[in-house]
Amino acid sequence: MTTQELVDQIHKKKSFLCIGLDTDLEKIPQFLLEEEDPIYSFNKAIIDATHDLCVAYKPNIAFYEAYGVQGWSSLRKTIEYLNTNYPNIFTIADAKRGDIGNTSTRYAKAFFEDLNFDSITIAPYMGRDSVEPFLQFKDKHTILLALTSNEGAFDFQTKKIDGHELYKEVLSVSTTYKGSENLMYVVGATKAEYLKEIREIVPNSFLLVPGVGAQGGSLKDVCNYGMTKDIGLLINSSRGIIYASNQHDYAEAAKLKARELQIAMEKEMSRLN
Ligand SMILES: O=c1ccn([C@@H]2O[C@H](COP(=O)(O)O)[C@@H](O)[C@H]2O)c(=O)[nH]1
Repeated sequence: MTTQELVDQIHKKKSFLCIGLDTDLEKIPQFLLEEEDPIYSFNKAIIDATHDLCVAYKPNIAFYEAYGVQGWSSLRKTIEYLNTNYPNIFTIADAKRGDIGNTSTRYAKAFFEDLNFDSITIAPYMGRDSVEPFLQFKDKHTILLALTSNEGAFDFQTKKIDGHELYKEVLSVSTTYKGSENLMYVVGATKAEYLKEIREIVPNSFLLVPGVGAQGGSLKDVCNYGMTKDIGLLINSSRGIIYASNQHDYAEAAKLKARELQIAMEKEMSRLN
């Protein structure tokens, strides 16, 4: 998917919501465990109930890897279901990969070609040659961790080197990478006040913003500081939506939570006009 197609979907749906598919067998309704593939059944029901309220889904790969071959099979079925039935939805493999160049190329092939995700999250720590292999894929997007939502972000990301915070170096240096037009960045909703300065470095880049909902980040603050004329934000909520109920109404409950966020987003978008 191109960035323009993503922007068009945001305007059409009046939503920049990304729903995180962090599907955990201990948290899904227990009656689903009787199904042949409970993870896929759960994902499919959540997707069918919420697809018109969001523009992206983000399976966190850890939740699938944790179940070995069966988990990978559930992940493959989920991405194939999305690509077949909802091809206008932007898909994010939240895999946080990145390695020496030839290894990064294999990761890129796994997620962009084999699984056919639109994007993948990448850790920037290994630098240019670990990121550039991902950037060579046409209409695929690489989402670099810049300033993460967790408390540990303060261990390294906000520390200064040569007078600049490390996360700012990640942002500015990565704009010089070959294929940098395919970059997006992760910025945690819990760090909304940093977005003003982040926008001075990457004024137009899309930001994936996790941390609204279960982690307590504010949608309003993120929009105030981070929204661009093309919106430029994908705000993620995982647990706050998909685990709204663990009873038979789980998909309907997820839809109601997604709708609450979509309405708030529509309101924020109307302020741009
Ligand atoms: O800085 C980051 C980067 C990634 N995540 C991931 O996003 C979701 C958030 O889930 P919630 O249930 O809405 O808290 C999850 O997959 C994280 O691994 C993040 O939270 N922060």
